[in-house]
Amino acid sequence: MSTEEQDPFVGENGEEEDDTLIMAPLLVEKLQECGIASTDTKKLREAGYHTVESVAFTPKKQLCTVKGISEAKAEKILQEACKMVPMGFTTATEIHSRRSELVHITTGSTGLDTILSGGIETGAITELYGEFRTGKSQICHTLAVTCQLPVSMGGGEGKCLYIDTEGTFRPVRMLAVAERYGLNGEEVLDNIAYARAYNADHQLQLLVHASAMMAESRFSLLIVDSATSLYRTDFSGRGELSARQTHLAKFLRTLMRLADEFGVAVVVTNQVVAQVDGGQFAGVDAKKPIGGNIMAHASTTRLYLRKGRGSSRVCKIVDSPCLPEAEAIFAINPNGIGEPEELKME
Ligand SMILES: Nc1ncnc2c1ncn2[C@@H]1O[C@H](COP(=O)(O)OP(=O)(O)OP(=O)(O)O)[C@@H](O)[C@H]1O
Repeated sequence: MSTEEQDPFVGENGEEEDDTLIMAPLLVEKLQECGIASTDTKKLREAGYHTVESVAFTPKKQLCTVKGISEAKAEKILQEACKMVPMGFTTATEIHSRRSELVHITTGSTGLDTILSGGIETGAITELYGEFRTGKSQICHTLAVTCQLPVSMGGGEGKCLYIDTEGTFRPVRMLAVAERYGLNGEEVLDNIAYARAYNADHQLQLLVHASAMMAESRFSLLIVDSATSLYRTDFSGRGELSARQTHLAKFLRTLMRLADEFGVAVVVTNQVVAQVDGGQFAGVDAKKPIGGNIMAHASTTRLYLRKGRGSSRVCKIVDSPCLPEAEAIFAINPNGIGEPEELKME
């Protein structure tokens, strides 16, 4: 987008129209007001630290690895960043009030939104896992459009960043969803920033670009479809398991930081593998998501998808900090995720 163009998610004065929605992050240059040299904020930006929050959330020893930033400088920078970003204790009342302002992004399905307390949560990571053709990518395609809707319509009033690792991104599916919601298809596609990731290092590197883009413009959703597939190809065998998990942990930690820093909803998809140990008993699902404990701990909410009849699919909340285990039926319709035929007729 050219700089002269009006950002549709920012008011005419550059102010966010609804300040209760997402607190704007502080650009790293703000540190200059507290005596940090512009040459140093430039170095931080070049190293991928685009906001004061990203600096404040980084351990000192990592800041020292930025070229030209000595230990003493890192200490001073951290001191100033931590003064600007609230990092100490606060009351549960304050957290409760902040959480009640959190926006949820509609999935397009009433049933799914109901069990998710309104939709996909912003400021958190939601993992969608399941076998092939269970609707993981289709949910992502719908969300990439609905995240742009006004809050009153179940949207997040922000753009979408889409990282595709499998080459399954299809803008034509988004045009169909845009039409359903009465949105201008061309504008909707312009508000989706797309990148294809080619290997696990590249996938991690793309998050640096993502944070730069999020610091400049309002995004409400970041999708990684899928988060784990490149790890399966780039790291093979037991010998590389530890290196794979360390890399994956770093990737997921960076995602969490972006969710915290920019208040965006992060949605990652994940495949399942057959469980060789103990999953064969009657009534026990013999499939488990890839990524082990690292993935399980990083995801705020885990949703398991499985096939139903015809175009219908079942979504189960497997793990959530505040939602009960529950199931909902949805459908993959030509205009995106929605209600199954049988429910539509009731
Ligand atoms: N235009 C469309 N209208 C209706 N259903 C569609 C349409 N396009 C794709 N589908 C359905 O979506 C399903 C595929 O879903 P999706 O691509 O989300 O799978 P996935 O869970 O991401 O699988 P994988 O792990 O293979 O990527 C298929 O059953 C397909 O029939």
